[in-house]
Amino acid sequence: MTELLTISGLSISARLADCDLRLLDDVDLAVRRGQIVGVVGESGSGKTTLARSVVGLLEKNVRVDGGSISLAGEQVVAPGVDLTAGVRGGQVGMVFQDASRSLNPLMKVRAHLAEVLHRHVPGIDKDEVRRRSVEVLEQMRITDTARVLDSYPHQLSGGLRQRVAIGLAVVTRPSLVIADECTTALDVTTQTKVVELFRTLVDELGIGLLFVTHDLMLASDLCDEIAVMSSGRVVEQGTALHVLESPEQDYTRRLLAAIPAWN
Ligand SMILES: Nc1ncnc2c1ncn2[C@@H]1O[C@H](COP(=O)(O)OP(=O)(O)OP(=O)(O)O)[C@@H](O)[C@H]1O
Repeated sequence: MTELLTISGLSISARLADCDLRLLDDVDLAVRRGQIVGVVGESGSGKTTLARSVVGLLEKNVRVDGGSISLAGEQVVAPGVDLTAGVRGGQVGMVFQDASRSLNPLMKVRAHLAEVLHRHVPGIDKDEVRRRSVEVLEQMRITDTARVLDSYPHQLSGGLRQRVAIGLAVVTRPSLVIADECTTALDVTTQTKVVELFRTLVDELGIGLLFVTHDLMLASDLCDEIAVMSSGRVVEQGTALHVLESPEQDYTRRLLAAIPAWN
């Protein structure tokens, strides 16, 4: 299977006033077409830093010390590359934790979709924008597309807003989607629906998904493979079943022991 994302030996540091702080240390990770890879770990373990390094959305004080990131075989991150430029265009879709913050409260859903399409699909005309906007909402299992297109974000429920945010991430037809704690702000029922939607999208569209979460149970439900992070390192990696049923590291065992339903 083709590797959409290949992270090899990636080490990243932040420059602080008096020292350098290692944020990622020799990280290896790959995502293939049709595959969901979960990144789990405690708060502060480096999950968001890893996700944002792929899409060039890190702070200005961060630099690559070693290693590389390739998208579909093309190297996009290596020592010396600017990690703040957000240069991935429509190639990688990103879904953040809080849909209400990633959507502009003054813009209707229709305008959000049109803006993203105009930015990433050169020369796209009005009819095609309309067609692809409806198509992507249908892919998000939204039935009343006309109402949703004409709504402002605050007029939609939290679950619907997150579906729209996922739609915005996939409307440019990226091969890779990165979701960073994107179900954390949702109630459990809505969370389950969003997770089911991701599985369907990966299977239907053949995209790869990097799913960042602190929730091991959620990762076990959704992901084919899981990478466990601690202090900027991937300490354990394998199929979801292997990591959860036969963890090799004490750190993973402790994460599992902290889940009431697991014991
Ligand atoms: N630009 C930066 N400068 C200094 N420290 C940083 C910077 N970016 C991240 N860090 C630190 O790196 C560590 C890892 O942060 P990161 O947000 O990647 O962790 P996380 O696993 O996603 O945590 P959470 O689940 O709480 O979001 C944290 O201690 C954070 O404060």
